[in-house]
Amino acid sequence: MAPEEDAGTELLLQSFERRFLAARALRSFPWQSLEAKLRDSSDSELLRDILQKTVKHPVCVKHPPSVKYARCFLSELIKKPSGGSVTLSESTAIISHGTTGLVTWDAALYLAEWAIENPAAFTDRTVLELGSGAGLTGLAICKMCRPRAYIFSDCHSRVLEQLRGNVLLNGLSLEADITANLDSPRVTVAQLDWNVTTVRQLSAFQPDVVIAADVLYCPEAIVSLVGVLQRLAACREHQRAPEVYVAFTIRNPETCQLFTTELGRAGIRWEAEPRHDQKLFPYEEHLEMAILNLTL
Ligand SMILES: C[S@@+](CC[C@H](N)C(=O)[O-])C[C@H]1O[C@@H](n2cnc3c(N)ncnc32)[C@H](O)[C@@H]1O
Repeated sequence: MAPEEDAGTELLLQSFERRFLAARALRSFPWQSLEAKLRDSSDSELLRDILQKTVKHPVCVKHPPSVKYARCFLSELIKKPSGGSVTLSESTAIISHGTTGLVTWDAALYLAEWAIENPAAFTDRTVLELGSGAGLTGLAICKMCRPRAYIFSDCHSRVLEQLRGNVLLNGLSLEADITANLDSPRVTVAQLDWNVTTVRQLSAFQPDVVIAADVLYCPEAIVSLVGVLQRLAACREHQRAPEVYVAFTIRNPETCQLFTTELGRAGIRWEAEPRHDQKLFPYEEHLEMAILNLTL
């Protein structure tokens, strides 16, 4: 280990030790730094060292904290080595309960891969996702790109219910949770219907970045989506217009054409992001995907 890495690990261990022995709130622990260290190195000793500095510390063995505190700490620690994975509850049917949002679509995987390759687009920023569905893209961004806040949104009540479950399943807390880990992004699940949401509602989210995956599946959806993008553009009176990334599977040229025509009609410029080849997730080889970067 390089000397500066050594010093970083020592500080991290010290931080865990002090907070644990002082029985500080679990959200004040440097969980995100721990996750980053576990991601960057294959150092499996780190978790063992943390145990030695906390629950197995001689002071703690002699004067243990409450069982509840120790148990909550250990369950938080156990979640950490899985920082590089996303766990989802999904439907098995492509369409169920009248929505396509209960399963993960390929563009969501493609956009998640792009985000993991381009974390700077999201780091320390507020991200609003439109039509989040099962939530894979957002969960990958929350875990890998360190956004300041992440707003999952959708219009369908079943989808929103499943989304909330998937957020919790991945060890993230929802906004109202006062025990939330301060190192994690502020996560919200919002009901947002493109057909009825107003400029005022959209402004309240104060998004720096807006993303959407696989939301161009029919002409009505395209028109609604462009409508909401126009309202997002109107938010810029009081703040900078957000950056927008829309990912989709090119199923037929007419749909893409309709999208770019509607963008042109709304005065929204766009350019295609270069294709990425790094495949982290399994999806059909023959599918053609695209991500458009829109300027509102
Ligand atoms: C094909 S799914 C894509 C879900 C997810 N982004 C993915 O790629 O896996 C389309 C999503 O858009 C949502 N949606 C469709 N029309 C909407 C509208 N008018 N307002 C908000 N969400 C909408 C659906 O509920 C659904 O979750």
